[in-house]
Amino acid sequence: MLQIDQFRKTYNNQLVLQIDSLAISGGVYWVRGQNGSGKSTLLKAIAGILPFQGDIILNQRVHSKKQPVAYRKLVNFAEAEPIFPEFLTGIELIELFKSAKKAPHQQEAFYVETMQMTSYVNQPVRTYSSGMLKKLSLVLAFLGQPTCILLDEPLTTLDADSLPILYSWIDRFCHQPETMVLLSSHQAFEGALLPTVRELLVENATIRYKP
Ligand SMILES: Nc1ncnc2c1ncn2[C@@H]1O[C@H](COP(=O)(O)OP(=O)(O)OP(=O)(O)O)[C@@H](O)[C@H]1O
Repeated sequence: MLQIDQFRKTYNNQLVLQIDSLAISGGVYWVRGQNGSGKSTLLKAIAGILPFQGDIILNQRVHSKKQPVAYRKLVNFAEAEPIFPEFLTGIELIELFKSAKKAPHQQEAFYVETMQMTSYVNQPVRTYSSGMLKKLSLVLAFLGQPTCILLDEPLTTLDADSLPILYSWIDRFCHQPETMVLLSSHQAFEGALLPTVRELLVENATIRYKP
């Protein structure tokens, strides 16, 4: 479960997002909203990489501010437009994330193989196209043992053949108890692939959610 309490985020004294109280259980959530509504702000705050007022609690006991290290182990975030150190290879980045996230041995093999990245994962990321970078960022988001995976615009630059693969990862991840994936996207998710997706609407500087 993810719980947000008395949340406020301002930029230059301008209120962007206010959430008095929101609790969501495991599952897949589509974070919807117009450009500039605050979707990335919400995901980055939940990811623990953006300061905010209020509290965010995972699994009813791990607080983002009081237990930042334990909290960050439970949350993985993939940026909308990922940027990585260009001199590192994909596999070096994967090893770095695995070590930081205490990932199980060989956990990445399933993701690299299913996303068909084997042929280039040993190349420096400076040689990657934007779609290849996106796939790498998605692999990184599934490493470790998170409770909550946050994907900011995961469909951008991803080719059509890769979408069902990503959906299958999400489905597989959400079959574990109490795990959740929050995805922001301008386009709708295909119902047959993600039949249980629920909507979090970011509008008028707050979130609307109807369970
Ligand atoms: N670092 C920042 N400094 C000042 N204002 C910011 C900053 N980041 C975001 N904003 C503002 O906060 C608001 C929400 O931005 P955010 O990026 O969260 O929206 P979004 O819904 O993700 O937008 P998009 O769909 O265009 O990606 C916008 O008005 C934006 O201009």
